[in-house]
Amino acid sequence: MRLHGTQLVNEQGHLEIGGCDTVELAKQFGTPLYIMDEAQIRTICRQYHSSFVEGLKNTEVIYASKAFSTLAMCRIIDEEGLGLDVVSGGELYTALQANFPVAHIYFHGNNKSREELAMAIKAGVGRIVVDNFYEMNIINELAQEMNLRVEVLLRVTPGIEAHTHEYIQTGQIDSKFGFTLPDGTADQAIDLALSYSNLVVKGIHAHIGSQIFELDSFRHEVQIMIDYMADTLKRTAYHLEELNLGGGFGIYYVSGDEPAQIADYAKAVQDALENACEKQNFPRPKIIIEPGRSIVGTAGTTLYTIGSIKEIPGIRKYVAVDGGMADNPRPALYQARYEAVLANRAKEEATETVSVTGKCCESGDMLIWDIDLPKAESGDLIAVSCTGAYNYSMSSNYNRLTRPGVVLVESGQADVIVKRETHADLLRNDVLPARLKYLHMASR
Ligand SMILES: Cc1ncc(COP(=O)(O)O)c(C=O)c1O
Ligand SMILES: N[C@@H](CCCC[NH3+])C(=O)O
Repeated sequence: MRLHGTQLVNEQGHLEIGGCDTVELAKQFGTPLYIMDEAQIRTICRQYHSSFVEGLKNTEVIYASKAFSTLAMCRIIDEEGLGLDVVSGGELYTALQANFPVAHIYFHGNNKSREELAMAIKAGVGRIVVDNFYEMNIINELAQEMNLRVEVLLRVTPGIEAHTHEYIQTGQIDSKFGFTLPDGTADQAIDLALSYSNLVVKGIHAHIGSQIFELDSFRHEVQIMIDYMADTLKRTAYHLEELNLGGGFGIYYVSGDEPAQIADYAKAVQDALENACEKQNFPRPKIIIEPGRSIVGTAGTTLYTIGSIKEIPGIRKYVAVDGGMADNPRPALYQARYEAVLANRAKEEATETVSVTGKCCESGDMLIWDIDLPKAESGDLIAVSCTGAYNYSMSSNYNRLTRPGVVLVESGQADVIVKRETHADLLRNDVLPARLKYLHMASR
């Protein structure tokens, strides 16, 4: 397994993260456990800040909190001087409860409810990214009722097929998101938004997909978007000042993944921007980018305990852990791949090929197919790396599994930032109607 951030193998042969021995973390907090490496999150935030915010000027980096949203994470992002992208009332509520500066919150989503929009407008979020005509009307109505002018970006679908898994492509024409650009729908959206006196159209947004390695996809996006901004100026005489390019920058998960450097990503955006603006004689807009995965992905490790082991001679050895698709649905959803190490025997050589499975009642509940490990025993700890993004945030209670806790590790200190769920938590919202209470008990 490649080590990331502050991960190292200590003298006892244990995996250590943020100066904390994972064997001790397992004893103290139990497994499964999400471990977040604070220094690694801050390092990446600072790379984004120096490459984009300081490097490019008039540029804002907003963290896409769908990747991992908790109060502590919102505080770290604020401390690092980045903005925040939220996509639901829940993510917005988390940000507000964390006292995140509201002017730096962007509100996204393809089906925001009236209640969510009202909450965002009342809170005074920096921008609402309008996805469709339905919500554009609602925003205008709410803004009229509140006697406000709301600053918005319009999300467009530029018609770019980014090189990534088809389930996480979002820029192609056949997408549920945004106003289609090539067929003229985006023009209609701009015209309508400009006719609404309670909306202020600041610019446009696109997000072409996630886990993208090829910088050309972003260059292409910049060129299409600037062409469109210039065309809009000619067509309507209205100047769109802001261009939000979305997120999507890919990270390392397994050998063969070769993400670019963040500095090269910034340079690609800048070069493409200069070319496109010069060609169109269009002034450089404010640039916003929205990385999610690349900020938290490599900072997360999930620690599990191995339980049952099943060998089918000549076919496969299944090593089962105390979590699975409920805490990490990505392998089942996207055939996502991960690396892992035996956290309590991390110095030992691999001697066999096994498949790591979860404890859910699904054959598809696989975390890793065919990984080389030292001969694993029940009770060993296994650490799966690069689980910081879209793991905790996509976890479920399937099979009534309790969600793992999350600890934030830094310089030898481990702080719980999300408590492990208990069985009582599972019943927190269950209600037993009176007519079902203890019925038939006597007769059984
Ligand atoms: C609108 C928008 N912005 C930003 C992101 C963050 O993407 P990523 O985590 O790939 O950087 C997403 C999710 O893919 C998104 O849908
Ligand atoms: N959730 C996805 C990425 C989609 C992000 C949201 N647009 C993943 O785990 O890879």
